[in-house]
Amino acid sequence: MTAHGEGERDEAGQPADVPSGSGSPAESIAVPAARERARAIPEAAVARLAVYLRVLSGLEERGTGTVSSEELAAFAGVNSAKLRKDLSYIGSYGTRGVGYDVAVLIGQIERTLGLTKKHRVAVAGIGNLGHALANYGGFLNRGFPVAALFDLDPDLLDVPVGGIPVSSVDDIVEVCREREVTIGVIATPTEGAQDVCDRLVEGGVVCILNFAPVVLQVPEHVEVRKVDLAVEMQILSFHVARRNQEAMVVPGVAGTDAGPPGGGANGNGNSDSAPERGDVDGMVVRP
Ligand SMILES: NC(=O)c1ccc[n+]([C@@H]2O[C@H](COP(=O)([O-])OP(=O)(O)OC[C@H]3O[C@@H](n4cnc5c(N)ncnc54)[C@H](O)[C@@H]3O)[C@@H](O)[C@H]2O)c1
Repeated sequence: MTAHGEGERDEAGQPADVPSGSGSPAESIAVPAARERARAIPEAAVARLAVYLRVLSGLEERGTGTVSSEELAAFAGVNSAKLRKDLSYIGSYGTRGVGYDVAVLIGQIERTLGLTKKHRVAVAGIGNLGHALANYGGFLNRGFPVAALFDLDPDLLDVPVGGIPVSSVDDIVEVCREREVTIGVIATPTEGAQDVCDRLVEGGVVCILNFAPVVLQVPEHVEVRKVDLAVEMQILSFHVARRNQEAMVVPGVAGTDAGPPGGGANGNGNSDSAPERGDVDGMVVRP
């Protein structure tokens, strides 16, 4: 049997965030309420939780009941210490010698990520990017059905893309309210993005995923995430440059994560953004 929840032990018999030698978790730490815990989860860990969820869903489909932290870590491409730390944020410590109950862990991650209810998605701007997003079937499987598409090009109106007819931007408010859309994806040019955003919000949208290269103004209750693939490439470029610098600083041990001075893997105390060495077949695994 697999036990989960607050105060349970990891596979090494210790709560993941209590150093060995401490007393029982119940005695030594006050476990914060679930909401407090959710607030304390670092952004990078949230992204990894989504990856664990995808892996776990695949395992569940194949009828797997339990999974060890090493297996789950290898499937997700992270190291197992980081995985145990991430899961400790949601109060899941697994059971020694058994691992994690797949169904229970899926439920815990879904609750943490707010996925217990489906979020209907609207895409505005059905050009190159909008077409690709609207045609991608994978959002539905992950609980994000695309429910509405908007554009201002008269040639696109009523044309089905991915099975959904394109509506006019003039109808954003009405259609979003009617179809209970909560996530809006903006794939319009810069001009028009703020106007589309305002209409989506008026239509009840509370999350915006913005691809347009513009900073959007939104009310307090609306969450915005900006997607910029060029920034991601710049970050990759930074990591390669840092690697090369480290190889020069420590001659003869190229590839060793000697780390910059100041302690910690990246010298800023933020192990979440630090590259890590994993133990999967001698390969480096990164979140
Ligand atoms: N962040 C990224 O990594 C990334 C990558 C690719 C594209 N983009 C951005 O995504 C956006 C779309 O790129 P694309 O290549 O698909 O462009 P595109 O020109 O192919 O498509 C834009 C679509 O938006 C429609 N449109 C224009 N104004 C509108 C409005 N006010 N309301 C609704 N629809 C409107 C156009 O009719 C067109 O169908 C651009 O802003 C681009 O810079 C971002």
